[in-house]
Parts: sequence; structure tokens; C-alpha cells
Amino acid sequence: APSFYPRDSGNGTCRKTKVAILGGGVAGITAAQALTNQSITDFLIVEYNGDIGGRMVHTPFGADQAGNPYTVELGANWIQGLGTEGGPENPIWTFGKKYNISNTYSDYESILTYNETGAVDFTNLIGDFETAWTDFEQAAGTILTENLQDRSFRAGLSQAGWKPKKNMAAQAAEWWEWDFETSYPPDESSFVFGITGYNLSFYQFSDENNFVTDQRGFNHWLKSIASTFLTANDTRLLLDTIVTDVHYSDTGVLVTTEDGSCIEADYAICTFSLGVLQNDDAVTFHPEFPEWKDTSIATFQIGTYTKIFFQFNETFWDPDTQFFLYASPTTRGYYPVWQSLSTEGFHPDSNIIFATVVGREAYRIEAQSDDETKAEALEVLAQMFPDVDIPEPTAFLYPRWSTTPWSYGSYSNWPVGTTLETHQNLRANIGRLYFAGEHTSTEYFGFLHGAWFEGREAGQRIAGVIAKDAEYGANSTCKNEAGCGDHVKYEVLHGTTELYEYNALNGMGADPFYVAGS
Ligand SMILES: Cc1cc2nc3c(=O)[nH]c(=O)nc-3n(C[C@H](O)[C@H](O)[C@H](O)COP(=O)(O)OP(=O)(O)OC[C@H]3O[C@@H](n4cnc5c(N)ncnc54)[C@H](O)[C@@H]3O)c2cc1C
Repeated sequence: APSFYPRDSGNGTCRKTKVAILGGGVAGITAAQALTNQSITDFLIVEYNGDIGGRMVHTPFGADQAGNPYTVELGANWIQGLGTEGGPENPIWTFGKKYNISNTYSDYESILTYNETGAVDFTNLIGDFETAWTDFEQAAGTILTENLQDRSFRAGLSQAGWKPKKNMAAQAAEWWEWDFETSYPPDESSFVFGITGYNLSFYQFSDENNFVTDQRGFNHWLKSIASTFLTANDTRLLLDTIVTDVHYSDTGVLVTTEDGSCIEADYAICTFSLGVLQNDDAVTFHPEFPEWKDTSIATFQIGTYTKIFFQFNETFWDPDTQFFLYASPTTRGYYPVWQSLSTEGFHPDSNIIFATVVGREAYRIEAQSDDETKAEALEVLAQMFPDVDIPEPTAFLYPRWSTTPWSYGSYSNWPVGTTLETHQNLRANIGRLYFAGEHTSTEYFGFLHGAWFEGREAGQRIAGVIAKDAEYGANSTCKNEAGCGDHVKYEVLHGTTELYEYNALNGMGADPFYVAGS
């Protein structure tokens, strides 16, 4: 073994495999499927939790009339951008249909607005924001085409005439349109890549978002896919196994786990979240990452998106409305969106509603106790519904994504002034260590489908290079659009992204210029 490998601690030797897949979320399972499809069955999936699915995770909550709990999603909940007849389709939508995942169209027009005095209609501001969107998306297109400097989403908005300033209703409308999706404020988000990301999911596929209500859990589709190539107690799936160290080189990868065992692999695919990669206490990589990789990990952002669930003994809000938007008089993003599940198509008569907070408010709320959060949220409901004597919830819970040790955040976002080169360095392999996950997706970062495409890409790249090395070799076809084996990477980063760089080698195989209705 290479000299940097730690000596075997026990009397045994490390378990050996061709490909170690680190993480059993969407990217990990899709990578395993891609390997299987190319006849590479010698792999191991190493997963922290007792189940696969990663950030697509559910929990029992509250009780129905028969006393059985509902299933609610703590992480991913929507299929975002479905697809059109004959057009490209979001793979999550394809599998959702295939495995009969129950879901309901999220009607963003089904919204009532509130402030601290109760119901007040400021839906016109949502309309104003959307009018500005059609203007500023053109400006982003110009920046992209002419290789100009990126700016903040805030700057883009302002130049299109959208200036919410201290108007808290306008701030709430803006939060609803932007932060709710990206979990970052416009001030901290890239203008150009905010627009390309939006276009590639919502113009390329479709502008529909369908909310999953399946009582088997959203991840049922992923488990169904896994069951096509993993047997019931497949010894290639190592659950409840925490990776602590990864030693990598040009010849192999050694993975050590908390229980003291180790895996020696020819290749590895690390699908850990950007939050895990950024956290010094999570997993240690040996040698330390080179400057180009380290810079990209430090540059991109991982947000926090927190859903706070309540069950009451009655539905005191309008049961026919899906969304309730609240404008706090003092704090942007303070319990801003409430979503009813006690509504036709969801879980009618369940008396369940949940609030969503993101970013700094999410950090604040995740750091406080359940009781503190419950009291704040009930006070907001009392302002929204002044005629209602708000009852104590019969069930209450929320996850703490910002401190979850296998995720450290919810999903990634691109900050101001990033380039495709910076992001490509997040994707690129170092020696035999490859990376995949929602955060490595140039086209669909933040989404389940981003993780799906990137997992497949990593599996195909490795399968391709193994086939070449096996020397059936020179003529074997590389089943990967962007090539097999090593990714492109950039030791020196340029200030902007040239138009020709929008290509599959940099993860942008699709056209970033999708426009509404295309
Ligand atoms: C609150 C929230 C809401 C979201 N909403 C949506 C949505 O509505 N629609 C949508 O498309 N996307 C949504 N997303 C994003 C979506 O969940 C992710 O893009 C996707 O699940 C990421 O998959 P992945 O395979 O890249 O990463 P992960 O799912 O994080 O998989 C990585 C795996 O690695 C494991 N792991 C981590 N550390 C270790 C370790 N040390 N040892 C062993 N294993 C380890 C983890 O347990 C995990 O299973 C949401 C995410 C969150 C958190």
C-alpha cells in the first residue's frame, strides 16, 4: 500500500473494493446504478444513517383520526420543474410517475397575505416582482453572452426597478420569490447563475412544482431504484457506518470509519454535502486538499431551510388556500411562509400547517429550544389571525439542518462573482477521489435532480476509465457525454466565464439560455 496509508489497526486487512461510494443519498445510489449498468458490481456504499436517501428524509408526525402518525418530509419535498410532453423531463418526475409517488401541484397563486394586524392584501407586490423578473433575466443573459462581470441578484433586481427597501410587505414578497427557493437573500446570491439555475429547471423542464405527500416517504422512489440492483441484505451497502478519514492518491483510496474498520478502493466517489466538506470536524482528507479544491469548497454556500411543523385540533386557517405569507413589521424572513397540509390534495382535515424559515433566521431558530420557537411562532399566528384564539399545538417538531453532522446545512447556492471555473473545481476529481452531489451540479445545484445527474456522471466517468484500463480498452466507448476519467480543473481562476466555457466539460451540457415557454 502507498506509504501514506495508516497501518491496519486491527489484525485484519481492509475490505477491498473497486469503487467506494461515500454516502447513500441520491447521488450515491445513482452512482451505484451507473456502475451496475456498466457491469461494475464490485462497489461498496458507505452510509452514515440507518437508511438510504440522505437529505430526502421523512419522519412520523402527529396523528390522524385513527391515531396513526402522518409522514412528513424533513428535507426535499417538491419535484421541481416536471417536464413537457415530448420535451426534456426532470428524472425525479420520471421516477415519481414510475413508482407512483403521491404528489400535488403546488399552486403559488393560492396565497393569502398578512402582517402584524392580520390579513392585508399585498399580492400585487408579488406581481410587481414577477414583472421585474422578465426584465432582469434579459440583463443576466447579456452578462453571460458578453462575458461581463457577475453582480449580486440584489443589483440585478434594483436595476430592473425592484427596490423593496424598508417596505416589509415588499421584503416578504421578495423572500417568497427568491429566498424561499435558494435559502439565501438576493444580496448574497449570484445574478447570472441564479438565473441560469432557474431557467434550466423551470424553463427547460416546466414551471410546475409538485409537493410530495406520499405516506411511504418521498425517498420510496430511490429505494425502489436501489432494489433493482441491491438485494435485501446486500453486503455492499454499509449502513450506520461513519467515515472519519479518506486517504487518496493517484493509485487508490483508503477509507476509515468510526468503528475502526477500513476499505481499500481503486476509486472513490465522495457524495458528502458541501456542508460536510466545509466542516473541519466532519471528515478528514489526507493529504489536505490542494489550493484549487480548497478554494472552491470555501467559495460556494450551503444554506439552511427549516420546516417547522404544527398539528392543531382544528384548521383555523382557510382550508382551501395552500400558502399564507406573513410580513413581520421588523424582521425580514421572520416565520414568513406558512403552508397548509390540511387542504385537498395534501392531508385534508389533518390540521397540520408548517412554517418555513431560511438563512440567518433558520440558524437563529435552529439554535433555540422547541419551546422558544413554538412561542414565537404562535405569536405570529396570533397576529395573522387576530379573531382566533390560537390553540396549543397537539404536535410540534422541526429538524436542525445547520447542525446535522451528516449534512451541516440543506443545499448549496452560488455566491456573487462565481464562475464556471470555480465551480468546476468543486466537481473535479483529485487523483482517484471523485466528487458528486447536488453541490457539484452546475445546471441544477440545490435540487434532487442535480444530485441524480451528478451521481450518474461520476459513476459513468469511473466505469469509463476502468473499462479503458482493462484494455478492452482503446475501442471501448465512453458512455459519458463529458468524457471518462479525469475532470477538467483550473489551477488558475479567471475573473469571468467566457461563453465557450458553457459546455459539458464544465458541467453545463444543457443550454443556459432556455427562455419561458421553450
Ligand atoms: C430542508 C431541505 C429541503 C429541500 N427541498 C428540496 C425540494 O423540495 N426539491 C428538491 O429537488 N431538492 C430539495 N432539497 C435538496 C435535496 O434534498 C438535495 O439536493 C439532495 O437530496 C442531495 O443529494 P446528495 O446525494 O447530493 O446528498 P445527500 O442526500 O446529503 O447524500 C449524502 C449522504 O452522505 C452521507 N454522509 C455524510 N457524511 C457521512 C460520513 N461521514 N460517513 C458516511 N456517510 C456520510 C449522508 O448521510 C447522506 O446520506 C432540499 C434539501 C433540504 C435539506
